[in-house]
Amino acid sequence: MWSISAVERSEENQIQATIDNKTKPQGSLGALEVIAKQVAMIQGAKLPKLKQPKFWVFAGDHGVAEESVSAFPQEVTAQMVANFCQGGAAINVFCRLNDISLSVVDAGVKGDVSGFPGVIDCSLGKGTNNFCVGPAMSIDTIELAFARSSSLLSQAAQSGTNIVGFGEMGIANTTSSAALIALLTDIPASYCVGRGTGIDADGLERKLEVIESVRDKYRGIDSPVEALATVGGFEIAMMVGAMLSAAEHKMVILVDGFIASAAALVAVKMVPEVKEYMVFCHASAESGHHYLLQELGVKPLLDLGLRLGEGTGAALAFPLVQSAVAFYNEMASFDSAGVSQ
Ligand SMILES: O=C(O)c1ccc[n+]([C@@H]2O[C@H](COP(=O)([O-])O)[C@@H](O)[C@H]2O)c1
Ligand SMILES: Cc1cc2nc[nH]c2cc1C
Repeated sequence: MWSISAVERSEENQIQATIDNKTKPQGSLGALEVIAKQVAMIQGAKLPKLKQPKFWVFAGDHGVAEESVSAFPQEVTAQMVANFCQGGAAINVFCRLNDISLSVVDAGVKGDVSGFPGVIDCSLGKGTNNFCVGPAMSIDTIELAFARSSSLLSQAAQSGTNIVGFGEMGIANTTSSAALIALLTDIPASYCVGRGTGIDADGLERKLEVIESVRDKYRGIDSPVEALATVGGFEIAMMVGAMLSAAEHKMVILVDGFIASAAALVAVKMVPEVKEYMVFCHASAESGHHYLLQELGVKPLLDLGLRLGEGTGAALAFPLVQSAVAFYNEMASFDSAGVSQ
């Protein structure tokens, strides 16, 4: 279904040579060198360019919130959608600061958000089913999520966007993400759970019980799409589709924190090549993120102790990706500047 090509390797040595010939000791721009090489390989261009950066915040509610696994009530999801639409959330601030266009998507919020200005209606339902009782959603719903997210990405590609980020908002979605990680990896359940929005010790214990029970119940599942339908969320499914579609369009994908990385895990399990398009922007303070990043074999750009989601870590990392492309395009070489090596 997805036609994602591996990035072009034929120019790899030339790109590395360009980086190494800049007026600096080899490797001295550290992670920026890795990003510059990745962007140059994704774009296959002599002078890579980041065009029309665009983020989406996908919002959705979770039936598993019934298990008292979040520090906040479920209505906060819809209330935060109102806040995103009014421009008052952290992600609005960081996107404005960095000239990133931001859209808000109703992926399946329980409350009515249809009247909020600018909200894009992709609703897949009024919150998922509680996956402690039965599957969160059907495979048909996943297909719909993929179709709707692909349509958003195709529109953005048509208007010239080649770098994207995906944020999320959904009370209890750290439990859904932990369940996905528990089903799709060998990471122990106790490493997958964390405090999310700041749940207390009793809540953390309940979260662990939820994850252990779904792992026992659904042990046989090894298909990423089936895992997504069983314990995922509407906003997570939209993010998986958006990531795969972005890679089809050869876009740079800025991956945010714990929930976005759980979506990335599902996408990578579906089509491994998608990882080549991903920049892992930050290490979340959510404890399971560290193990997930290790499992994916990636090193995040920033470690700021963030645990907000919304795409905030990705928006904060965007200027670093811009800096990587700028040094690649604009720095003098040893030859051009007459510097000895
Ligand atoms: O992205 C992260 O690393 C992250 C870590 C912890 C919490 N969050 C946000 O907090 C919400 C989920 O937390 P919880 O406790 O309700 O599962 C959801 O709206 C996420 O955007 C996000
Ligand atoms: C206030 C609030 C803002 C958020 N943004 C993303 N997740 C969130 C969770 C809460 C509770």
